[in-house]
Amino acid sequence: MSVKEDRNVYDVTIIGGGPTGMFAAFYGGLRQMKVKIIESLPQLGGQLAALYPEKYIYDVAGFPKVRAQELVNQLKEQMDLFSPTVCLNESVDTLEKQEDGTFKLVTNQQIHYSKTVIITAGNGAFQPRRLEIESASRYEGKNLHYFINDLGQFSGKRVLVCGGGDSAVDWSLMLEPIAQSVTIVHRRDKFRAHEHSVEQLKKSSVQVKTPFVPVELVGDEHAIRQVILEHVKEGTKETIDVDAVIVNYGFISSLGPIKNWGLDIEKNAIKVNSRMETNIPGVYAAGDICTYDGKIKLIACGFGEAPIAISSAKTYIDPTARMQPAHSTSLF
Ligand SMILES: Cc1cc2nc3c(=O)[nH]c(=O)nc-3n(C[C@H](O)[C@H](O)[C@H](O)COP(=O)(O)OP(=O)(O)OC[C@H]3O[C@@H](n4cnc5c(N)ncnc54)[C@H](O)[C@@H]3O)c2cc1C
Repeated sequence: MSVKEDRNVYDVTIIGGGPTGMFAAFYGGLRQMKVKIIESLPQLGGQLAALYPEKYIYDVAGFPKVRAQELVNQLKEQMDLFSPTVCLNESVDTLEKQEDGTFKLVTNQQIHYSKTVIITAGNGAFQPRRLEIESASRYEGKNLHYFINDLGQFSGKRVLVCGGGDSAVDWSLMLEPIAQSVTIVHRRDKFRAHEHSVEQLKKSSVQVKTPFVPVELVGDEHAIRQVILEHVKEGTKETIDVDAVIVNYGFISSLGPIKNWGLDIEKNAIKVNSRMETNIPGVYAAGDICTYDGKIKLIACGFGEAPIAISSAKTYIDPTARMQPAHSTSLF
């Protein structure tokens, strides 16, 4: 089987589409670089979109408060000004410097080439915790969802949401006015979500099934039609008719393959200097994944490190380029 390959050599390839990677992609465009961004999830936004899309953030400069997903949307709009190439659902497995000095990146989908690389991989590639029912994988991409990009697809449907954390409760509440019916199933009586959200859930028309777990999916080759739930203590079973199942069991992240790329790593983070350079010339790191004396893990810090990493990459490719960029006010 031939491996898919993008033979175009990009100026910079950014590994990780969280806030730091997205802002780096914008900044690369601003510095007239040909930019590619690779993200292992089917969506951009990193921890903000995956872990707390509905929460307000209060410490992003210029925003007294902003919902996490809204900040991601703004970053996307800003980044799209320069139309970077975006590769979703791709996890970078290997990074290797070739004899001509360019980098070869191999993902689970294809091979990419780049003059420089910026790693903005946060805590490593995210994977949703999956439903531990044998037939579940058959319905991924059909009517079993681990991510929601478009609420409208659930309009008029009978939706089962699995999970007891913030995401499960938030999605249930958001789906309530759109779906025909929403049922939330959680293995404990008590939800882990914010008290305020749980209060709203109690007042809503969402049907709550606790302490239950889904134990069997009944369906055909197209879709899950019914889910069998089991009472955790009593072992009794109930069957729910469904049009869609959403699973919010959280995410697992791991540095995984990044550890094998020959980078200096300290306490699960990549060591960089004040130019965001790693020990491999041409490879930079920024955001939660990087560490240096005094490093703190905040969105604001990633936003500061991204332009430094981009400017370092720019001067690596073209030593006559200036580290200090022109001000954006003078560029448009
Ligand atoms: C519940 C919660 C609340 C928070 N609240 C705040 C707050 O109020 N203020 C604040 O400043 N910070 C907050 N944070 C921290 C903040 O979310 C992080 O500092 C920020 O997300 C870091 O951004 P990043 O882009 O560096 O990494 P991430 O957001 O972690 O994004 C990294 C991305 O890289 C991808 N990736 C990793 N490895 C690979 C690979 N090999 N190939 C392809 N893609 C890969 C991952 O899938 C991920 O999407 C909060 C965090 C949590 C969990």
